Order: sequence, then structure tokens, then C-alpha cells
Amino acid sequence: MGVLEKIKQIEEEMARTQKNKATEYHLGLLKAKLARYRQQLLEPTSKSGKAGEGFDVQKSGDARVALIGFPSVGKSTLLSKMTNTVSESAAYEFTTLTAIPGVMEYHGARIQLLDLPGIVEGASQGRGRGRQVVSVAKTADLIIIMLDATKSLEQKHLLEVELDTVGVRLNKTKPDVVFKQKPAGGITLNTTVKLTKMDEKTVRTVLAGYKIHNCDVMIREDITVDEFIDVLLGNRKYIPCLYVLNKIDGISLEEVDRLAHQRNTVVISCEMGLNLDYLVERIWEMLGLVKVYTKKRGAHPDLEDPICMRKGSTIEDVCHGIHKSLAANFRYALVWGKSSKFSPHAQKVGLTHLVQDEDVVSIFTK
Ligand SMILES: Nc1nc2c(ncn2[C@@H]2O[C@H](COP(=O)(O)OP(=O)(O)OP(=O)(O)O)[C@@H](O)[C@H]2O)c(=O)[nH]1
Ligand SMILES: [K+]
Ligand SMILES: [Mg+2]
Repeated sequence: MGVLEKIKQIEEEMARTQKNKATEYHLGLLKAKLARYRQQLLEPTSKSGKAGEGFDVQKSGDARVALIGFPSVGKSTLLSKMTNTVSESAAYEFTTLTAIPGVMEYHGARIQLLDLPGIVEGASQGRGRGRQVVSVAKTADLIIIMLDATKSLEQKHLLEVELDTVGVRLNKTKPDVVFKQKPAGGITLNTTVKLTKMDEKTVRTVLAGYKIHNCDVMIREDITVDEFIDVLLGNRKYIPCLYVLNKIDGISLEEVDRLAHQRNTVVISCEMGLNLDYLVERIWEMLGLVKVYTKKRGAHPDLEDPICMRKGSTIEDVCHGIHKSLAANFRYALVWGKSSKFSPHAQKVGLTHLVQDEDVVSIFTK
């Protein structure tokens, strides 16, 4: 039996099985199996060595944003509007056949926007170029799910399912679970919170399903069995996602207003240039980039050329952003701004100090 058939069988069995306390651990086992088979789907086989590989596009700039959507929702039109790259757009489906990178500049950051071929339902199972597209999505710092506002928003759910299947978790944080395998000693299971969505027996059943007999597990969040499986598999990607509804020139104002209020959603019209500035702001915000200004002793901060970094960056990252050898000769730094304990005055800090957006930093070397 092929993997696809096995998956189908399990899904059918799950659909047949009533959800209740008595079947909970059996369902957990089925889910574990299902995840394992789906995993296999993504692994390259000898027949199709290319499966699971993405398009070969160099990452560039400070962050990467991938445009995912059904055909002809306007992905290429958006790329051409927002960057200096032109990507062919047309009224027929599958105009774009490969990944086309463009660069947007904003607040001194260079953000790579990646136009991709349209995908269809079943993409993750290898239909069309879907698998390549979804693997590129995994490399993004932000995924834009682009939708046609004049069409049914059921599309949104279908795309979420495709990404979920390849292990991309949208707008979710990594479950707060410590999991360590060990050579012997059995299973040690600890929880710091009350588990209401699964019980300990389910946890043990799932571990057995993965043939894990020796490990330490510390669960610090009230997670579901799916989230627990994610932890075991360990290769899930937690990526922020912005839903962009295009072509609002084709719907009523009332409808626009209703759609605009949905979570993580921006409504636009590429054709009429509506709301594109706001879209850039939201992209920036969701990327959580941080810009830091540097200042030489006795001089004003350099506001022209900030250093752009990921949220969670440290003074050490700032050093690397300035010069390769700077961290090695580092003595101390002075920071002004949100991360300074003594704001508006400077704080003297070391390499591990976390910087915040719009901090001003002076580095002192040996
Ligand atoms: N009415 C309207 N049409 C738009 C808008 N944006 C794009 N279009 C049209 O939609 C069609 C598809 O646009 P594309 O940019 O090729 O869409 P795509 O998502 O890149 O399509 P594929 O590459 O085939 O997946 C073109 O005819 C565009 O002119 C918009 O805001 N409003
Ligand atoms: K098109
Ligand atoms: Mg296109």
C-alpha cells in the first residue's frame, strides 16, 4: 500500500471514531501515525529526487516574505507594485512558473518579497509545483496568504491546510515543552500546568507510537495532542502570517469594511493602488524587525543608516552588523532608548544585552 492510501485509511478511521474520553488515546495514536506518514510524503524518494526541494532563490536582505495564493489572485501584480522587479501578470492562471524575488526598502531595511507560482488544493501532496512552493514558504520570515476578495474565502482555509501539512504553523508560538531523549531510564513525565486537552496516558501512547521509550518530558503549557506531536517531530516551523485580500475594487464598501476587521488581515487593491502603504507598515510590524542607530563618541547618532536586525538581537549582533572583528575587541557599549534601564539616559551594557527598536548604541573597544 502506498503512503497516500495509508494516510487516507487513517483519516477515514479517525473520521469514524467518536471523540470521547475512551477513544482519546487511540485517536492520539492515529494522529501520531498520520503525522509520520505525511512526513514521509515530503522526504525525497529515489524516483523524484527533487520532491520537497524549493526553488533555488538566494536569500537576501534583512528578511524574506513569501507570497502564497491560488492562481491569479494578483501576487505578481503586487510584487511589481511594491518592488523594483517586474513579474509578469496576466488574466490566466499559472502565469508565474518560478520564484521571482524583489526587494522592498522600508525604514532602512531591505525586505525580500518572493513572488511564487499559484498553488491549488493538494499542493503539499505533490500537485503541480505546489510542493516546491510550500517548501519555499518554510524559508520565509513572514508568509503572506493572498486571496481574491471577490471570491469565496474558503480558499483561505485550504491554503492553511496545505501549509499545515508540510509542518508550517501559522501565527503560533512553539509549544512550551522540554523534550529530551536519553539512552535508558524510561519515561519521566512532568507537567507544570493542568492538562485539559489530553491526559498523561495519551502522552505515553503517542511516545510509544514513536517508539520512544526513554526520555524526559516537561510540559509547561496546556497543549493539545497535535502540539505534542509537533514537539516530538521537532521540525515544525512557526511563521507569522498576514492575510492579504486583493481586488477590493470589485466588492461593496460594506464588504470591504467587514473583511478589513478580520484578524491579521489587510485589504488592498493592487490595480487601484489602495491601501498599499498600510500593507508595508503591517509587513514591517509582523516581521518584528528592530533598527538600531549607531553613534560615535561625541557625535550625533547616524540616523541615515540604521542597522536592521531580528527581534531578540543583542549588542553582539549590533557589533557583527558594523564590522566582523568588532565583537572580539569589545569592551562595553552605551545604549540610549527603550532598552536602557535609565532612559532617557544611557546604560552601560555588555554583549548579551537585548536591544530594542530605535535604540542608539555606542560601542567602545579595547
Ligand atoms: N480588479 C482587479 N484585478 C486585479 C488586481 N490585481 C491584479 N488583478 C488582475 O488579476 C489578474 C491576475 O494577476 P496576476 O498578478 O497575474 O496574479 P497571480 O496571482 O500572480 O497569478 P499566477 O501567477 O497565475 O498564479 C491580472 O489580470 C491582474 O491585472 C486588483 O486589485 N483588482
Ligand atoms: K495570473
Ligand atoms: Mg503570478
